[in-house]
Amino acid sequence: MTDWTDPDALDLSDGETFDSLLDRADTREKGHFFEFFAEGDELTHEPGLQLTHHGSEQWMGQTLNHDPAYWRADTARERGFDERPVHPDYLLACVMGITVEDLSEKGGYFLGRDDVTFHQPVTAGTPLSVTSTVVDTKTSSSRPKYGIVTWETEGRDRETGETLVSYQRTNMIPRREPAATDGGAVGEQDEGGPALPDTLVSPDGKYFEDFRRALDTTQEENTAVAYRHERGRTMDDQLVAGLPLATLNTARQHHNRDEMADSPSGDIVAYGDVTRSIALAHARSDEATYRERRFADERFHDFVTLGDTVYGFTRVLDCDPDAGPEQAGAVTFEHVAFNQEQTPVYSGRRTALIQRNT
Ligand SMILES: C/C(=C\C(=O)SCCNC(=O)CCNC(=O)[C@H](O)C(C)(C)COP(=O)(O)OP(=O)(O)OC[C@H]1O[C@@H](n2cnc3c(N)ncnc32)[C@H](O)[C@@H]1OP(=O)(O)O)C(=O)O
Repeated sequence: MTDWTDPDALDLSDGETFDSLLDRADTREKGHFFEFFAEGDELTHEPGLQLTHHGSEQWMGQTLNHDPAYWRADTARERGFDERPVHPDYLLACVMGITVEDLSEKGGYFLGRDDVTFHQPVTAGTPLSVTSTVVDTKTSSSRPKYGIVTWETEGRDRETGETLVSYQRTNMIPRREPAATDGGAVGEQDEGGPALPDTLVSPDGKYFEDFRRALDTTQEENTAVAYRHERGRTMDDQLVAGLPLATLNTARQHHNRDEMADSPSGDIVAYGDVTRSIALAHARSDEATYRERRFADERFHDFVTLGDTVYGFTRVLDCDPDAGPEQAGAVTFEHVAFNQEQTPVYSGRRTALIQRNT
């Protein structure tokens, strides 16, 4: 009888032997299929991550987020932070990155996120503890190989237990077994174009008063405050695979071209939080941000792949002079990230405190 523990019993360098061995081997799976998730289930995510200035600076540099309050202690103090915080986009991406192994590593796409709330500024050195609850599961009527799962996630300071950020997120998750569908069409679009405002105006400057003045012009005329940002960022390997891996996001969508060849995108795609952060950076470069408050109704409409260029477009929805501290007012924006073909890939509503010009 062959002793299979004998290191020389099998020649694993022989292509044919190795191929037939691989075919017989079980795969030690990572992540979960759609069928695993049930409403009300709670998951504690084990991967550990301590927020660092290095990580935050790497994220900000690559995504063009240059607000000095997150780079320099003096500006941070002037802006009312006790000490220089990590960037909120980095915090959010790290909290989400840690969840991926349990929630979406199997290869589903990030479709959207809602109720993103930043509870307090967060500093480097904070160790994260992240939990999620399944709030909804449903089959996809248009894509029988996938289900759709929504989770509520909370990122806390592992030492103090304080909540740092919370949100609800929805992904398409591969099914172990394809479902019967109602035949819903994929990518169906409405006929006819939408009504558009006659005039699009840009604010004259980057302060709260500039946004408010621009919005005042929309009261009487058929006008909207909406503008595009000049910068674009082409997605390279560092952005598509490097940044997600730096946040422990193990989704195969970002770093396994082999697996993704046979998927709806046909290739690796950018982490939604990277795409979003770039478009937000373009917008922030044209405003005097004081603080990030919250995001709502975030949606990822289309894939962003290696070589695509991400641009930004912004619409101003509301200005509230009473919602902030003395030196800032709250502005609600709708931001859109779009690619070189002018196809929207992300949209979301953001409320931020914008500095007054005083
Ligand atoms: C993190 C992370 C992963 C990532 O970051 S992946 C990268 C970011 N995400 C993407 O690149 C996905 C971009 N989206 C698309 O390309 C298309 O949406 C997609 C995935 C090809 C699907 O397009 P379809 O044309 O087939 O259809 P829909 O977009 O209308 O949606 C399919 C079904 O999903 C439902 N749905 C869509 N958005 C939401 C939402 N926000 N909340 C709930 N449900 C949503 C939609 O109603 C459709 O349902 P059906 O029953 O009609 O199938 C990571 O791993 O976590």
